[in-house]
Amino acid sequence: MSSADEKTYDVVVMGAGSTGENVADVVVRGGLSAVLVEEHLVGGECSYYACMPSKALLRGTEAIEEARAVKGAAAAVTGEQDVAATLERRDSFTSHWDDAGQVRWVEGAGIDLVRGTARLEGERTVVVTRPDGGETRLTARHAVAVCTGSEAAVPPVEGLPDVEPWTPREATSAKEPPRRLLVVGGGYVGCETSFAWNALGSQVTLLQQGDRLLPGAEPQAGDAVLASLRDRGVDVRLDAEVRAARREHDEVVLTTAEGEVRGDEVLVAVGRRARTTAIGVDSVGLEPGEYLDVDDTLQVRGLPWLYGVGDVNGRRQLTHMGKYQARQAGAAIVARARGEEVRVEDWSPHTATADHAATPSVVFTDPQVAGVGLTSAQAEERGLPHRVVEYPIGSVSGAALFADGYEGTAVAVVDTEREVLLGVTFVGPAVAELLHAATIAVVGEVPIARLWHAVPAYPTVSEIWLRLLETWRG
Ligand SMILES: Cc1cc2nc3c(=O)[nH]c(=O)nc-3n(C[C@H](O)[C@H](O)[C@H](O)COP(=O)(O)OP(=O)(O)OC[C@H]3O[C@@H](n4cnc5c(N)ncnc54)[C@H](O)[C@@H]3O)c2cc1C
Ligand SMILES: NC(=O)c1ccc[n+]([C@@H]2O[C@H](COP(=O)([O-])OP(=O)(O)OC[C@H]3O[C@@H](n4cnc5c(N)ncnc54)[C@H](O)[C@@H]3O)[C@@H](O)[C@H]2O)c1
Repeated sequence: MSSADEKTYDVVVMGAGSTGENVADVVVRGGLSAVLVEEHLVGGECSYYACMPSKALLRGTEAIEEARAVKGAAAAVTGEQDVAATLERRDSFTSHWDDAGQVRWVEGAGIDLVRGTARLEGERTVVVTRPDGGETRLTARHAVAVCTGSEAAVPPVEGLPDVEPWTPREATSAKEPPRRLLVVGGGYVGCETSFAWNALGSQVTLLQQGDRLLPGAEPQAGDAVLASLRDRGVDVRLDAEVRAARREHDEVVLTTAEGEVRGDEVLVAVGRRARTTAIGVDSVGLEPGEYLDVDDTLQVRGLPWLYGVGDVNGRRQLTHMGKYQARQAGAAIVARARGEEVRVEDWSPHTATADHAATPSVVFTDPQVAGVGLTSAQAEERGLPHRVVEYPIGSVSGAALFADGYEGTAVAVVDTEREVLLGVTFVGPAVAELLHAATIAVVGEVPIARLWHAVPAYPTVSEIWLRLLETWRG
């Protein structure tokens, strides 16, 4: 290795997904030098295989259904969705899987970029195998941030790897709807993908292991999404355990306790696993394949120079939470580099407290599921004194105006001792934009008594807030 292939930076970031980009940006803004290493596309899963393409596949259907739900406007919807145009729009949102725009952003932000596969080689050292086969050795003065993300988990089902199942990558980048799509897993990806491809013409069968879809959400969410999927002709099978898989000619055949189910493609969407298998974590005493165990400043426990940020730590696998962690970790790295105090208490500029207490997320199905903070089950598990308040969103004027026959539910979990919100979930059409008000109330621990002064404008769907307060008061 020539000396030209060795460089020292204040911070070395492994993985240029949305998380890695933000760690690098924050530390450079803090006056440190940083290099990003990326083996595939700068921007990561979210831009090319996850959030953006999946939402682009869903948005056309949502827009049509919003118009169809308003008498008068519905008459203007006279045709079917143009599937080819929807796929073209999806392709434009992924920049046709070309990362030139993001590379320009990296350069403009004063961050260096090295293309290739990074691995740790002992303390503060990252070796990159470049596409030309050569190696670049990067040394970090202050910190290495591992932001290598996660990949689809594949359950140990006999024959499954041999049928070459789709991962979310294929499901979000497919060039045309498969005629028959089998989906294993009824979480975020399984539900959104079933909605998307069903509306674009595929016959979808969704196999969920447990007795509910979206098992991590309030039960009202899974129930509503189940009813809606079935209404649209998706064959949803609960308590369906896939025991074996095989291909017969062009068909995929899955065996469950109830018999066989056949399709042209099968998507496996049963969760994620850490991308730490081949990144040299064993060279610093960690177990390959495990999520990185970090504290609230995202510092790996026992290795003060190493940070694990975003999907790779398994705390919250959402783009906005990875970027939030990046801001907090970046601030902690800069503070430590300057010899300043790093504050480890909750809600400090250096801790990712919202990971535990106030993570917002939206499932972009119809109905949408938008939730933040604790569900009633989580409040129960944590032994917190609480009461659950529920109200049908369709009963507020704004919702009735928004869509004829609007159906939805709001669920608030209230801490009965402190009289603050622990969590809120909205299930219904277009509820995503209601979520941030709830996030502010949960993060700010706004007392219920003060929430009465946050008056929702009439007639908006936000009037649900007033109805929840009235229900709480009784
Ligand atoms: C289908 C789907 C839809 C989703 N939709 C949403 C959504 O709507 N909203 C939301 O908030 N979240 C969504 N998510 C989750 C979101 O995609 C992730 O939380 C987010 O992409 C994580 O970002 P990250 O930067 O931590 O990891 P990644 O985006 O995975 O980035 C990691 C990067 O590291 C690179 N890398 C890995 N190993 C190496 C190595 N050894 N050397 C160099 N580079 C390496 C990878 O190539 C990649 O670019 C979705 C996920 C899926 C699967
Ligand atoms: N809109 C969004 O924000 C969005 C969209 C997609 C993904 N994501 C993120 O990506 C993560 C991964 O999504 P995901 O859907 O793969 O995981 P998930 O954890 O959301 O859901 C996995 C589902 O698979 C089921 N399951 C597990 N093993 C199974 C088996 N052997 N057979 C059948 N079902 C099985 C589980 O019960 C669960 O319902 C999400 O947790 C979320 O953090 C977010």
